[in-house]
Amino acid sequence: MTTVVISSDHAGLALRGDLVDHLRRRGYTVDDRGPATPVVTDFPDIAADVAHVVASAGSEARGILICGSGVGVSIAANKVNGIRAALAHDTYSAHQAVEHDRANVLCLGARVIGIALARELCDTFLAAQFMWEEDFVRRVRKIDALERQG
Ligand SMILES: O=C(CO)[C@H](O)[C@H](O)[C@H](O)COP(=O)(O)O
Repeated sequence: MTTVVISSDHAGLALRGDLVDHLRRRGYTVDDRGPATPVVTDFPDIAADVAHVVASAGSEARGILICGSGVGVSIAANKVNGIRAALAHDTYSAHQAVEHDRANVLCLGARVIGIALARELCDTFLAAQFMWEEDFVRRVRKIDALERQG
């Protein structure tokens, strides 16, 4: 089963705790990268940490990043080569991001959505698989090319 690498800044601490428990109950191996206490945490730091772990794990891992809005962590995580981070607050986007765009990190805003929706978004994102269709493969390759161009 997929390993889930998760972290949050201070704004996402409580939601992260709930999601870690939820995903473990679902049978996922969860690598909870902290922080353990509500210390003020800069979102680029936690985004970089999760992004590097996911990028080096290849297709074996998926990441979940939580900040207040979800925007900051998505901007930061997408700076790391091999990361396709998707900010998704609706279930269609949570699975389509994986199926079409091969997203490997889900970004959530703890100050935007509630626990029940966040759980559902995680379940949906983690259950989704990339669809190896010609159009989708070509587009992901174009994203890879943009990454190489810098
Ligand atoms: O939402 C965020 C970035 O998009 C982060 O959670 C930031 O921490 C937030 O913008 C700042 O919130 P703070 O609690 O006032 O530091």
